[in-house]
Amino acid sequence: MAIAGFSTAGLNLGCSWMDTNVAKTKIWHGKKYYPKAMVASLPHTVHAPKDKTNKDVQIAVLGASGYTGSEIIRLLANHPNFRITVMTADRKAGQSIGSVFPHLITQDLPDMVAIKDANFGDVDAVFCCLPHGTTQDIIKSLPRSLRIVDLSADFRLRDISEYEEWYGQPHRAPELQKEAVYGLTELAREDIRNARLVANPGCYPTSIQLPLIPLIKANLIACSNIFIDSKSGVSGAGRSPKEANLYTEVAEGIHAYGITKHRHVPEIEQGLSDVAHSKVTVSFTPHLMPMSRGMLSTIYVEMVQGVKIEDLHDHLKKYYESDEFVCVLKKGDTPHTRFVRGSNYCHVNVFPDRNPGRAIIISVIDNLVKGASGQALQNLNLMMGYPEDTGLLAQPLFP
Ligand SMILES: NC(=O)C1=CN([C@@H]2O[C@H](COP(=O)(O)OP(=O)(O)OC[C@H]3O[C@@H](n4cnc5c(N)ncnc54)[C@H](OP(=O)(O)O)[C@@H]3O)[C@@H](O)[C@H]2O)C=CC1
Ligand SMILES: CC(=O)N[C@@H](CCC(=O)OP(=O)(O)O)C(=O)O
Repeated sequence: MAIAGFSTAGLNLGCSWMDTNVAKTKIWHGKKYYPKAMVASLPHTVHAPKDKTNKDVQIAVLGASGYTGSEIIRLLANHPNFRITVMTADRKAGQSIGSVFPHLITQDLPDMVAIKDANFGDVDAVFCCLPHGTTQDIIKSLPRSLRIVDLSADFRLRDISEYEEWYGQPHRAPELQKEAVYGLTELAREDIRNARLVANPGCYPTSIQLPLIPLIKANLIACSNIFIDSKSGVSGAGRSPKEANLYTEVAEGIHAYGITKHRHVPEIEQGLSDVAHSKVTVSFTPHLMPMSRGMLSTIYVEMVQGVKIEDLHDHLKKYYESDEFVCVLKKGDTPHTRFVRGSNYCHVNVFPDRNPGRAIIISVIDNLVKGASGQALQNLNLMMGYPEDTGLLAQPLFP
């Protein structure tokens, strides 16, 4: 096979992908080719199907008429094992997916129904893409036989009183909170595999914890004076109309919001404190950007005495060496949101600050994919015993 205008000269691919026999004998996973016979024993991203090799898993998408619901539908169009059989909406119940999302018009799917009218009889697993606050009661009412990935914030905080403080309402399903597993995939695979209910992380916490957790675990950065400045595309706020998200309110400008009180603060602090084994606090300010999707976090940290910037880079590179979706860029290269757009990839790099002993970490994701529906699919793949990257290897959309 030859591609016009494309040359492999100078590329070290480890093996020749131009050889059509390669696909029959080798498998591309975790950034490398492996002999197919090795698949069952490979680390991290590769896990041989356990019990459902040829059987379709029937999926319900709750909140299919929202942005994250539509991303689940888009991603599952390329999934060989998961089949959507139930889709719900609220105001848009009764409508077809093509009428609500014309980009999905070719999908042969049932019309959306109200949750009270959904039949979960043949469903194996649920993506719950509903606003936080409404989610707890709905999940509580679902059959216990279902595997659930909840994209809302309702089951992310282990401490119920913290939920009540930051979300301004009582938690109505504390018994379910106890069984929920926090689904930052790369850092909790074993727990996720065995979970019935996974709390999918928020988009900001995903972009922030992926670089920080390995560095704190390895005692390379200090757990104090962590300053985080994040930027999000407007789709992060969902599709329901709000004045603050009108074109006229967000175009041609940027602004900070949730200053000192954004509800992702306790989620970030929970994850960092767990690995530090002591309370970590952060200064976090999110900003709204005039773009539809994408998220960038710039994180200012202090290195532990004697640690050099190369140590941070080398450690992250090694830590994520077999993880398909976290790419630690070459030294000096800047992560751009446009290079992960539409994909499940997170690009990360570290830079020396001009102030000695400090470092600047930059990470980018697509808030709707690695920050929501992509990570949710990564998690459900693990829960159902499929390779983690099934349906997720589409490359970023560029330009
Ligand atoms: N957008 C993002 O980047 C991210 C979002 N999340 C979280 O994922 C969840 C979904 O977000 P997103 O898709 O952006 O939100 P949207 O506002 O785009 O969609 C919300 C969905 O929930 C339905 N819905 C709203 N209220 C109710 C209700 N009372 N009962 C039943 N269904 C209801 C809506 O139906 P209808 O359209 O018919 O009204 C719609 O299908 C949220 O909890 C969000 O915080 C997490 C990470 C990132
Ligand atoms: C731009 C924007 O408004 N973003 C949302 C975060 C999206 C997200 O991850 O929210 P959940 O915690 O609900 O899952 C916000 O700041 O509230």
